[in-house]
Amino acid sequence: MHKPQIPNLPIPAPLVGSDAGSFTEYTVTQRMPDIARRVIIENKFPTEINQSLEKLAAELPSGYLQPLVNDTGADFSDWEKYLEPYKNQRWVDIPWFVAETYFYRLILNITNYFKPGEWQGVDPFELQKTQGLETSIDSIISLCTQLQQWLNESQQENQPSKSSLIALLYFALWGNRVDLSLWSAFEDDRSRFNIQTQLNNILVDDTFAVTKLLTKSQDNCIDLVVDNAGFELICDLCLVDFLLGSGFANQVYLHLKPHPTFVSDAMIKDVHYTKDFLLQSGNIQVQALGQRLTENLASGKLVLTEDYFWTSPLPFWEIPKTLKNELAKSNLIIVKGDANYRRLLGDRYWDFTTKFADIVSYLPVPMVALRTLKSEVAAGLKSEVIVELATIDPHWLTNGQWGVIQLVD
Ligand SMILES: O=P(O)(O)OC[C@H]1O[C@](O)(CO)[C@@H](O)[C@@H]1O
Repeated sequence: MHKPQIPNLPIPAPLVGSDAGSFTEYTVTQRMPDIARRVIIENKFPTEINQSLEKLAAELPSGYLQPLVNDTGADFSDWEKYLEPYKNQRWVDIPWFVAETYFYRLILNITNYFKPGEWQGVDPFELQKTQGLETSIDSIISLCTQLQQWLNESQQENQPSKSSLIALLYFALWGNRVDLSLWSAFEDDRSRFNIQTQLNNILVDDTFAVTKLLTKSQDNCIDLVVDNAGFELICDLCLVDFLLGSGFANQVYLHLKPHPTFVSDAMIKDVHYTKDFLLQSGNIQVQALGQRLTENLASGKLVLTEDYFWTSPLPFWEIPKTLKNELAKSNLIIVKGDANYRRLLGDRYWDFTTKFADIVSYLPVPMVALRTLKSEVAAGLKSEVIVELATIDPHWLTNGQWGVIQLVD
């Protein structure tokens, strides 16, 4: 069947920071300045860099976009094109997704991330990322212990267990609550949750359909579009380990960010750091996961890949052809997290009851989104659910307490 290259429907307006009283406004005018200032506090950059970061923080609420100075980043000329329509505009007036992705790119520009020299390659969010892993060690141990049991059961029964896969999909979903752009790793440990008691907080749950899809074929290739490093990445790696170890998949591609962004988003180096953290943990089950991860990477069953599309301001339907062709070989694309979900929806004001598949009609193969809600975009919800949520939890759209697992087959 011919699949359209853009959503099947008229495309609504994008979210913008000037929407008075919105979470978007709060993000552009308060959260983003706070994040820029946190970079100053958590690093040892020289005064000129810190002054530029402070200038950026101060400009966000009502100031104008600064141009990107050529910093030799591989995506520099792409950014010149992306920014062309927004020259001389205020941060709060341009589409939020552009503002946010550019904000993170600008932090790297200011901190000389790409420029040869002392600060080249220094991840300004490193401290948050490592802290995020260390504070969740107890949850990591219990998840790895449980994972080992599920793998043993699958091996004893000689067939992959659907219920264990479903449980791991839930972990991958709720792991997404641990997002350091919203809740600092120094504030609390959000990795403690019970997947049974959280069931009522899943607004759309297509997990069963996912298991059915993955039992159709014996040699699935799965592509996972990764979100945060830290505990969320551990949950994702447990899911991947189970997919490969139980026979649901024989190859998995992890799609990672090519540079630091959204504070905690994972890069290839973060996967390696996490693997070493697991290997050195001192706990047998945790080390075993690290060991299997090492083997899967060495054998090519697990492949780490990065692309500048994932840090661009482009909606998902403008995915470059080469990347789309790579994804077209997949049996299932798993898309993690809130920012990736916003990309799927082009970060636009869809009516929340719009059929998810009518928007995400442009992908060549099945895709499942695992997302906890942290922004005012949604689709595929029932109107009665929306009415109920508005009364029981006024902040349901943004507090990360609610989740969706939505499959487009
Ligand atoms: O890590 P995630 O799930 O993509 O969440 C990050 C997103 O959440 C927010 O913090 C709120 O939407 C955004 O600023 C960003 O899109």
